[in-house]
Amino acid sequence: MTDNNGSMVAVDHLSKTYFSKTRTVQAIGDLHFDVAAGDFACVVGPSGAGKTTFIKCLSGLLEPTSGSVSINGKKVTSPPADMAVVLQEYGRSLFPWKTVGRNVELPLSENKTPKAERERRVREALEAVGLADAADLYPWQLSGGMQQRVAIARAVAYRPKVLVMDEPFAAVDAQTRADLEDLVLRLWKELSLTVLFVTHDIDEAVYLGTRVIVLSSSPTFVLDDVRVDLGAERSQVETRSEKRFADLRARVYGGIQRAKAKANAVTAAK
Ligand SMILES: Nc1ncnc2c1ncn2[C@@H]1O[C@H](COP(=O)(O)OP(=O)(O)OP(=O)(O)O)[C@@H](O)[C@H]1O
Repeated sequence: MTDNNGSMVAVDHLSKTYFSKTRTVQAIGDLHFDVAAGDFACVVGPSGAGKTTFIKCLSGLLEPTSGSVSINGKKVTSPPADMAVVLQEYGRSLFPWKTVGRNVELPLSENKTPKAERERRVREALEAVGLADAADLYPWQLSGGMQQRVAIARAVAYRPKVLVMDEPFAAVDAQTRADLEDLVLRLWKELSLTVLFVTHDIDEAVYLGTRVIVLSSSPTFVLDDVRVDLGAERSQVETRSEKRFADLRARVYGGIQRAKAKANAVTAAK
């Protein structure tokens, strides 16, 4: 049993059932885990495992059927002030008619941060993601990887305690993805963030995480919770060729295969 006291993210027996006139879908069965401050927790699971439903409950966009999520001790009932979310679809998350600088500034304008402070944070965030010279460009003038870096800059300029990322690199090429992974690792350390990172990619989860939470298929529960003991310094070449990396990868892969097999057995029995 997980002790939810004192953790940065506490998921307390969360369940979510979708009701409609024609059918009832129990997407999340019983999710219970916590994430300590400073952890980099990756969440993986088979397709349809309820990852998006979980992110929506976590970010206050969807009300749980029972149970709760708390961020920094405060129960989530609306989008939490301590959290920033980066989604896969950077194209849709940036406003094309606003410059890069104005896009990054937006959440700060909304929470009424004073102008001088806003400008300083926008400049620092763009520098941190290597886009110091792009403030006056428009998102459509940038590559996909650069647009995703703008979305990351916007999240970190907001100074969240918890950074939630939902499949953030699924739409970029492999080389850009590796660069963005290392960028997020650097920001996580420099800004002492707590990160919750949802991904389909098992290698990415093991490479980035201090921990990998493997979800079952719906109705979702935690199937495995793997501590990633690879050390704080990760390298795309060296870490990924370590024997321990391969062992951890195999364990996570095995968990997902078990989840899929169970889901197929349930479908076949219907
Ligand atoms: N609005 C909704 N109404 C009814 N059922 C829904 C709704 N949203 C999701 N579901 C169902 O809940 C289950 C979990 O869906 P969800 O999108 O959360 O999974 P996921 O893990 O994000 O999937 P994927 O990895 O394929 O993106 C699925 O069976 C899905 O059909």
